[in-house]
Amino acid sequence: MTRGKGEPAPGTARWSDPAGPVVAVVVLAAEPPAARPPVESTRVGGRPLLDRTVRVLHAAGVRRVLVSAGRRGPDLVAGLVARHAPPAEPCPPPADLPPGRYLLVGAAAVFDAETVRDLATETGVRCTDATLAVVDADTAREVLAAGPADAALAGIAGLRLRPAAGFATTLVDDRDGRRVHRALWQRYGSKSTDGLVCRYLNRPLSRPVTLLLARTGVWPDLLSGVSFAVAVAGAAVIGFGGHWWTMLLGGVLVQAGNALDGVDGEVARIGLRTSRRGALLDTILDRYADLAIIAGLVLAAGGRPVDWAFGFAAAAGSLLVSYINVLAPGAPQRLLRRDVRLLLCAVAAAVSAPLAGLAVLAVLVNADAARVFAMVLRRAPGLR
Ligand SMILES: Nc1ccn([C@@H]2O[C@H](COP(=O)(O)OP(=O)(O)OP(=O)(O)O)[C@@H](O)[C@H]2O)c(=O)n1
Ligand SMILES: O=P([O-])([O-])O[C@@H]1[C@@H](O)[C@H](O)[C@@H](O)[C@H](O)[C@@H]1O
Repeated sequence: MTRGKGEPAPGTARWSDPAGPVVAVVVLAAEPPAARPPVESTRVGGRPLLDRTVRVLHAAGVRRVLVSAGRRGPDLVAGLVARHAPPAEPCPPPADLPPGRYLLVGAAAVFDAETVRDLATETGVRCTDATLAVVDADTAREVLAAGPADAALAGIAGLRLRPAAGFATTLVDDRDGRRVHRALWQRYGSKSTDGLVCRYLNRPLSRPVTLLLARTGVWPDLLSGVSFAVAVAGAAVIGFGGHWWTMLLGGVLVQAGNALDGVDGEVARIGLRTSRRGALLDTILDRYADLAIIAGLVLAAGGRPVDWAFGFAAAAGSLLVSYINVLAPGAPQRLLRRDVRLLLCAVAAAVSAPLAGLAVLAVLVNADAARVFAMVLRRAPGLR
């Protein structure tokens, strides 16, 4: 699985709406407040909120995005172009808006594509969690002529209020980013496919790191590289350390790499930066790190033929457990996923029992691979 709950691939989603598509108008204050930075420039998921909003609207299938901000409109649109955001245009004078349906978006609304697709199936509706409303052209003209932005949107009479599907909230001011990022992590941090170790140990450990990094706009591929480097450093310390305390340190590093493995995906999902390339890189680096850790345990055990034999069996089974998910994506739940495997290696190193760890790993991963392969074959008679 490559995306967070309900998050579509940018540019691919469409809602099927009998009433036709909407034009989105992002409504910003014509004059930004003098004292504080304007809310649209607050960074959410590492991007200015306005960039994020335009990106989400396009990901939801909105073809035309207008930016209404009085005289500031053209400058804001120029800024979007300079930052390579998807296309947006300055909003024409309200009286010139063509007939149609309009999704009015408040400057402080933080939402996802699922919310947009859900709201846009009807007209005359306002979201209760963020300033988003779908209205007819007359109402849109009235609201845009009235300004200022959020107050005018919240005051539209006669709309049906309803909670949002997906993620929707309102950024109170530029100091509210902490709460919004926590809420985004809650929604997009974990994945429904997470195993038990991942859910109860790794995600709680990766959460603070992700919350720290998600606002910076750091490149998720860099984070994949960092988690790889930490895991391989653990492998090297285990393999070449030669003391009980280097084994302990190596175990800690391997478990740190295990927890950091989730940070790249969490940051990518929160910042709308997921990519197939990133998913591939993540998987490939993980496999190399897995092999390095097993090699580290073999060397720590003494590097005798028996150590290599167990290491080989553990490596083959580990690769097979991962590979079966590629061969048969709907395969039954694998018990020895990477989160469990790395925890086992980390504990084996920390208690200076590398050979015992390799033997247990070899038996468990191969048993798990055989179990899942057998179930897949039983469920797919055509394969016989
Ligand atoms: N450099 C990266 C790393 C990850 N991702 C995204 O994040 C997902 C992985 O999310 P993560 O929380 O790291 O989950 P994992 O624990 O690594 O495992 P899995 O992919 O099996 O769920 C990838 O599929 C991909 O969509 C990404 O876009 N770019
Ligand atoms: O748990 P597992 O399937 O063996 O291995 C997983 C890969 O399948 C996945 O692509 C990657 O993102 C995870 O970090 C982990 O490496």
